[in-house]
Amino acid sequence: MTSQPLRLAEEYGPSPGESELAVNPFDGLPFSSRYYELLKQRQALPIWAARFTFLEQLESNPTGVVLVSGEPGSGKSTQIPQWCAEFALARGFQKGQVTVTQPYPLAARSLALRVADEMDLTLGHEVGYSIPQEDCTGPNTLLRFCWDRLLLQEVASTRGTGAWGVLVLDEAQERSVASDSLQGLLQDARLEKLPGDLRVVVVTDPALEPKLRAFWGNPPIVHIPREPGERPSPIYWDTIPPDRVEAACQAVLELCRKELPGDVLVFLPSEEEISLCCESLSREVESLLLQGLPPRVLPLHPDCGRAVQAVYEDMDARKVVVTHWLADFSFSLPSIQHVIDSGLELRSVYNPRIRAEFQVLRPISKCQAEARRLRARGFPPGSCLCLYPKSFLELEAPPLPQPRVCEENLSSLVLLLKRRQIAEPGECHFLDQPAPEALMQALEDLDYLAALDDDGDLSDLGVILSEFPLAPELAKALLASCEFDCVDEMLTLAAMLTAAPGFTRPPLSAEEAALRRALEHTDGDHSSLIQVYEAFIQSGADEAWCQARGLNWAALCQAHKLRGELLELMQRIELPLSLPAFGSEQNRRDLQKALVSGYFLKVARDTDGTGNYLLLTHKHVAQLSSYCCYRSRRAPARPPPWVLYHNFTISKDNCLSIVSEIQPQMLVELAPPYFLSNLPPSESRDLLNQLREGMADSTAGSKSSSAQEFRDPCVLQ
Ligand SMILES: Nc1ncnc2c1ncn2[C@@H]1O[C@H](COP(=O)(O)OP(=O)(O)OP(=O)(O)O)[C@@H](O)[C@H]1O
Repeated sequence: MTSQPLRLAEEYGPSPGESELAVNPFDGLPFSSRYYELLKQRQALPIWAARFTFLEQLESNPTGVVLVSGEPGSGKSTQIPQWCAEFALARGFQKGQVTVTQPYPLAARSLALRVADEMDLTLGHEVGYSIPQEDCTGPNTLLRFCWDRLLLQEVASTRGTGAWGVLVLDEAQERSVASDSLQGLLQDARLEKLPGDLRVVVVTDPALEPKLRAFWGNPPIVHIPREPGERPSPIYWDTIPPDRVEAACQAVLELCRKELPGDVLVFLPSEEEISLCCESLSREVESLLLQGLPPRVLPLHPDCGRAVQAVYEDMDARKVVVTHWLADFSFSLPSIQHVIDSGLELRSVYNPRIRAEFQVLRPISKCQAEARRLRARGFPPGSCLCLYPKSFLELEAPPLPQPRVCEENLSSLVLLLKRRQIAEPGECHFLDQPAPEALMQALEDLDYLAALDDDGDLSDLGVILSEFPLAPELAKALLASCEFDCVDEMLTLAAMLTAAPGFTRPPLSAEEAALRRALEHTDGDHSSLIQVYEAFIQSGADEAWCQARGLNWAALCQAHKLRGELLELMQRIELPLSLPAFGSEQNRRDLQKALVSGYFLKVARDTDGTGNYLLLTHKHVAQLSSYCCYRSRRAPARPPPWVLYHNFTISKDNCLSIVSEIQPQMLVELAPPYFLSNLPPSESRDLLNQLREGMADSTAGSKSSSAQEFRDPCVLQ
């Protein structure tokens, strides 16, 4: 492809109606009538007026960074990527392709679908997307939508996809860890001049514009004009309703009864409440006496997978879309006229001091509230009903969404930063600096996992860990499985823990519960996960089989794909594999050892036989989650004395989820000795130290076979 002067895609030939057919410059084929139909819609978007300004800035700006600021729905996510593709085309794609990041995988796929349609190109060919376990790109992909975390992983590891001509960081106001980190990395590199001729476009809601402007040193800003037409003023409730799902349902039913035109968007805090609301509404709308069809109720959250596209389909019936923070910025539905907002969000916030996730129900930011209000569009103006008093957000809400880098476990990020040889992640340029405590905890955990060397740089093991798209402790357990000959089982477990840990949701019926119980394994939740996966594969990945057991079919399919990817990665870096042996006594012990090698930081002990587990790393007491196999089992009644867990969550109660029994001897043998001696003083620590002394004595004395088994040296430590 040769370099061409900058022109609009539709300028590559005569307009419709002329005898010669206009040709799409990206694939050389004549434009279809659908292209022109969508072009009209695109030209009506507020962003269209800013097109030349944007292209001029991209072309001529010497710093290579352009900021685009505009309201939700103005057309940023669909149009900017296409214009960047036109810019890259004009340069003959000699500097590389266009990559667009999105903070949510679902949004990346949805946008790729739409943009391929608008550009009259084939999805997976010229336009593609990369999201976990789905790489819909090809050798000719020129424009790729990518989940930002995946791109960060690619940047840091050896799996980079070659040069970028233009990198678009979309939805910067969402403040995802990956988007903030990519900006930090680019900013740092920019200080020493970026290699090549990369253009960076940062796209944001106007609320974050001042901060980004300061961060990037006053780059050129393209402002998108406001959409003409009135937006409804919010109507506030006097008090917060005791049951917001019920309140939201009643508000929707009221709109339907009044037969007011337009689709409805409902914001609730959590997926659980979205499901409850959808169930209740679907029942109730059937009994409404309406002139037309009853409304279609559609959920919109990350678990909806491909079904999410239904929210964009044209329907004869009114659409009621029930969602949460996912649609604050990422899904622009043109037909929405009415918004009902609970003003709340449920978020997971990680506390590094106690290494636990908290489920926090909190007010949304003022910026999100405004974005939600602006979703109500169209004529006649619709409505925006806030299920909270006006003072609620004024007093309690922060102006902007919380940066996720201040709320997530940073171990994976620090591993990646170390891989990029940013020796001191604390010095990395972030939009908001993460808490020193969070960085310290991440460094400490990586050190215990032997991912760092004595100088604090990545060890050889750390380099291998950073190649895996897994949490560091899980990657470590997978590597340890090479040594303990249980790679096949650990691969399954790593895939299930990453893609489908949700098999533990409560069953809906007695029959479902019985079928599910048959999949439980006596060795604990980890072995149950392997058993579920194997039974799923034996069923031929059958959706009905999953439905009958209340298992998430899409998540299991994801786990299957991830397992394949992990296996490929292990083969590529020539790690030793082992044959399946699930079910044998030896395999059971090997699997436990591999798990303890990665998860020794997540061990708890039942101190009094009542199921009150004291966590080893700090003095928190936790219970087994109600979905844990040891809770649902009738006998033996006593919970296991020592357990290893996958997650510790503080919500209504302190609960450990995905739990399996371990032997404390394994902990003494496989955890780094300095980790055990650093544990806070407790009876558990004393017990472990006694064990350690006993094992040392037995080494000096007779070499019993059982003691020997625990003394197999772990070369990975
Ligand atoms: N996946 C999709 N399928 C169909 N139409 C879409 C899709 N995504 C966007 N659109 C259309 O494109 C229009 C512009 O949406 P776009 O996402 O570009 O706006 P935006 O300014 O990026 O808003 P936001 O910040 O909310 O994403 C929408 O109003 C809708 O008509």
